[in-house]
Amino acid sequence: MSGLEPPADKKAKKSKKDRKREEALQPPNESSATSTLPSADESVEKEKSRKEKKRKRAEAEDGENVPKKKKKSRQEESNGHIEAVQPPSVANGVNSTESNGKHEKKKKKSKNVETQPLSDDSSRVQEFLTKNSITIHGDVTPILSFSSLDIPDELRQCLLRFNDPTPIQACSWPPLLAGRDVVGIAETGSGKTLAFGIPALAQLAKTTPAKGANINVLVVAPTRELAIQTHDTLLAAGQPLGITSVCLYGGVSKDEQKRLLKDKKLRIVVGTPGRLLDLANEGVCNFEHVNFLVLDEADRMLDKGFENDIRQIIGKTMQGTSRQTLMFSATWPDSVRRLAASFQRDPVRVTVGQDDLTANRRVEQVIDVFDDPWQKDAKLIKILKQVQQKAIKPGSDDSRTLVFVLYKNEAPRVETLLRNQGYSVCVLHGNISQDARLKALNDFKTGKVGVLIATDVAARGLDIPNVGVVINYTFPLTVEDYVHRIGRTGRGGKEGKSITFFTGEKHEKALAGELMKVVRESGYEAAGEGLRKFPMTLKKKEHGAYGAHFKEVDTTVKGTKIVF
Ligand SMILES: Nc1ncnc2c1ncn2[C@@H]1O[C@H](COP(=O)(O)OP(=O)(O)OP(=O)(O)O)[C@@H](O)[C@H]1O
Repeated sequence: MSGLEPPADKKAKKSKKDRKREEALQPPNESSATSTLPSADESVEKEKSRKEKKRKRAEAEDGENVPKKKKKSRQEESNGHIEAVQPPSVANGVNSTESNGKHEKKKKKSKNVETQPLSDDSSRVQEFLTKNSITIHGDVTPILSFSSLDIPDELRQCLLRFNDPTPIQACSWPPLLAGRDVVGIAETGSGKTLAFGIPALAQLAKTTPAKGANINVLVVAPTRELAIQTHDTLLAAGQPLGITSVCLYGGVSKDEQKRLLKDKKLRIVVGTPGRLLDLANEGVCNFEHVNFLVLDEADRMLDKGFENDIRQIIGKTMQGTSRQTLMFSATWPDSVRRLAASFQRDPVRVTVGQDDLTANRRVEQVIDVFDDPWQKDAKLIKILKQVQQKAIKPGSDDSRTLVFVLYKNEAPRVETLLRNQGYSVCVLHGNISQDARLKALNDFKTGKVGVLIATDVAARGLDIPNVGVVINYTFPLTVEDYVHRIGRTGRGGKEGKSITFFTGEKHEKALAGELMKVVRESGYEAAGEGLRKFPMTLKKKEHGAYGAHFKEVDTTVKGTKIVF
């Protein structure tokens, strides 16, 4: 796929097969599609709980540009491009978007088989898949060594510091290099950035863009700091190929970003939704030639209310089969499955570990239950002392400690508490300027300061070396956030430790059951015993496959478009 032609030309050339595939993405008929949607009562309840969650988030918010605009109709959201709303089926591990004859045949053949490695060395592959608890929906032969990766040698250079591909890399690279859409779900710190970064750069290396058609890869990330980090990684890996990236995020002036957008070598844009959309709407950033789109940590972006922005951004990229769309995260709640179903085409889904909520097993989890929340301060000081004395992780060089709070106004209070005890600390949250945020992160990354107190702005994606211990001073609003927070340690194959303070107050009590499940499934059940005094109820799960409301449908029936 050259992927560099203007979308209009591409559309005109749309093959019969493509048109068929698009039709198959539509619901089979209005009544059956409607029956897959929630009842009115369920919808109201869901909407209420979503709004409440959003309100709480806004209180705890980290200062990113939270969208204020009222929700528009589905059609407006996608910029006039009507998207299918029927979630595809994953029966037999094969997505129902694969509705052409070829895939229908495959579907029948692969009954009850989710993983279908097709390798000469199939036993080695099978062993790899089993050992790493990998499930693949789609046909994939994992790449087990860097040498068998079909990419330019200049690009391979950035991999030479590692021994082997991580499981998510091994299984995402083949379908991505073959031009497929991919959903990648793998634990925190497992190398997801290069899992999408290498194929993105390999694709850019193959093509020379026409004048004005140079932005071909777009990565959308939920926080400014994560966007900057991803941009840095892609910039470094693309440098030997002469490929440049620009990072667009809010909280700073647009002038410098506009200047960088003029760089002729520019092929990649990484950014946060608000600023990306702003600059695109101003006409200084053209996404019309983006044929490789990554939604990183999409679940967090939806949590933050960015769905409308994301849909608009997607609407500005190349449409139809010309675009590869990737979604990567360590957590994969129902909300994001719906988004995936409406924007991806016949995606290969790679899950390392469980499809459900899974924490990185290399991070030891300890849960400290408090009867009196005021005891938390004394406990925090005691733990930091133990970290200093290397009594928490004996023999480890990982001296940095990350302390998570929930609300922005908690951060200065904990900061004062620790400063009064003589600790050198820095803080990262939404009430400080972007410069101060970057300075705090940099001081912590370089080891100038050993303790960082942060809100959930630091929970996702940040790859900070030598974080030995994560302390959850206040429990987050969701167990997904818990999994991401503790994932700031134990990265790149290392061991880590997390200590979580749990009081059962406010939102916490309702999360005890879900937390216990994560703790138990990661093998630390004994450390979570204290949670048992709270109700161990679990939120009712909808369907464990794509789409919150799933129904087996006959995909050969011609669909009817539904416009909301
Ligand atoms: N093949 C590999 N072998 C060992 N380490 C690797 C490999 N690929 C990447 N890494 C390193 O692993 C660390 C974590 O990678 P990365 O930040 O991409 O994780 P992630 O899966 O995106 O995590 P998160 O879910 O928290 O965003 C980085 O320091 C990265 O350099």
